[in-house]
Amino acid sequence: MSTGKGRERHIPSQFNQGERFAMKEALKGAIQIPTVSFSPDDINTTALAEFGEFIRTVFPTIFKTRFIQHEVIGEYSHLFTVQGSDPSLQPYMLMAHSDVVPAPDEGWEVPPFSGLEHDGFIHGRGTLDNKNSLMAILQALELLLIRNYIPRRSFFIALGHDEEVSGQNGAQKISALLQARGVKLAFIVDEGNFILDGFIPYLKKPFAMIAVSEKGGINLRLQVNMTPGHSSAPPKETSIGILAAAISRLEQTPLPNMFGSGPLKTTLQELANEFPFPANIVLRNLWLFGPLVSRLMERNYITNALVRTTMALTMFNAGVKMNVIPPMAQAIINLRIHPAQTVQEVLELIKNIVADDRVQFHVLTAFDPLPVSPSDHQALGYQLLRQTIQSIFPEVNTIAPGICIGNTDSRHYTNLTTSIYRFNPVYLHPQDFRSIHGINEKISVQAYETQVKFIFEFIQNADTYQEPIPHLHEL
Ligand SMILES: CCCCCCCC/C=C\CCCCCCCC(=O)N[C@@H](CCCCN)C(=O)O
Ligand SMILES: [Zn+2]
Ligand SMILES: [Zn+2]
Repeated sequence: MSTGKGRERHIPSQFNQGERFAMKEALKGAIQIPTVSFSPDDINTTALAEFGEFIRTVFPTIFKTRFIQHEVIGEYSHLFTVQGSDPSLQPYMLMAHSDVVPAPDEGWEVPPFSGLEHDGFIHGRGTLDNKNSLMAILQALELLLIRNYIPRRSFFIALGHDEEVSGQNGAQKISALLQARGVKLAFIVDEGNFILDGFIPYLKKPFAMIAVSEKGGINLRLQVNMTPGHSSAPPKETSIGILAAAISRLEQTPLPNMFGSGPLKTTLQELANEFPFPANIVLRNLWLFGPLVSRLMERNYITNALVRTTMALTMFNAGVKMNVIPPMAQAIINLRIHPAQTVQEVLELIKNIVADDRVQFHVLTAFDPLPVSPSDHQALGYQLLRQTIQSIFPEVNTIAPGICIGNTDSRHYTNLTTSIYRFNPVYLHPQDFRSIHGINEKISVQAYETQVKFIFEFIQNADTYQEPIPHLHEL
């Protein structure tokens, strides 16, 4: 890939002491605002409104720059349109979200909304998912503007406020608005994957995984209704027992291993050289060793999520009194659909496993896996991420396409682009992964500074990137 042409003035990603202090304080301030989403109808609107004021205060240059338009969408989401000087270049979009999942104090080393700095880390809910990205995007732009940066390529910054509960009032509305304006995007970069370190046995070096697809999802309610009664003379089967048995069958019967279909095979092939003998040979010859690798991947709960549709029982409700047999039992199952399957196929499989007509199924929400975005040499967004990863993380040898096992707001933008990349320029270890939606979520001050640096460079790279010239035989 060539990047030289058009690079009038590269602004180095070097920040002075005062700027570095201010950027970490800004992230702490963002963490301290409890923008928690519980459900689509239960979001913390007071905190979200405060967050809107907060970004205005912390990033004044963005808000007063004449070539940047700021709009509030769906009351609490933010859309920035940064007008580039060269209208012939197709715009792109950077994304993040301001809401976070709940974080009860229990189990945390420091209160989750304290934003405390301790041992070089900023602690709190949202430090990895996803206020780090939101603040880093705005921080990088603010610092570029202070250095009199004028972009050539236009770009949008879309900051959703309800990603954790569907994105229906944030991302979906922004997407509809941009579509109505006739916008088409060259690519999108959202949260999702990371520079992964320590997830695969024998793989000693970290590698960057850019998610080119994400799993689909179903929230499914299972319900059993039976005649209620006195607990002193119970029937042979109760609503709770029938539902529990159905759930147990589901837990004992994993959905099929889909290894071999989807981007994972490419991920592993690209990683092959990073493994010692004989794993390198195994991964280079998946046509032969595929079944072995797929079985190994099932053994770990994280890599298992890459090879199949997963089911998680997340809610179970029945009964109101100790001596009353309840009329109804309900459970919610959260399914994440492998890119090689569809909602319909998965529902069929689930019904066949339960195999009990007394169990009713109610699909609460469902969507298919996301299409696979290009990762070839012509794929602008992918190549820009590659280029920026290589310059900011020179120690990372392998950059591979992969899938995102979580869902992101970017899924609401398939109407605007076919090139959606989910990547956070941050190192992630298995314990960090467990902290996302878990306890003790934190980011090191250095990792956050590097994230700002990454975006600072990425925005400039997007201006100067030269489309690869097709080889003669392709013309
Ligand atoms: C061979 C490679 C091994 C790779 C190991 C994979 C490690 C996984 C790394 C990171 C995954 C983190 C996912 C972060 C994105 C999470 C975003 C999120 O929380 N989204 C919510 C949306 C909820 C929408 C309402 N239904 C979610 O997915 O629940
Ligand atoms: Zn997130
Ligand atoms: Zn999340």
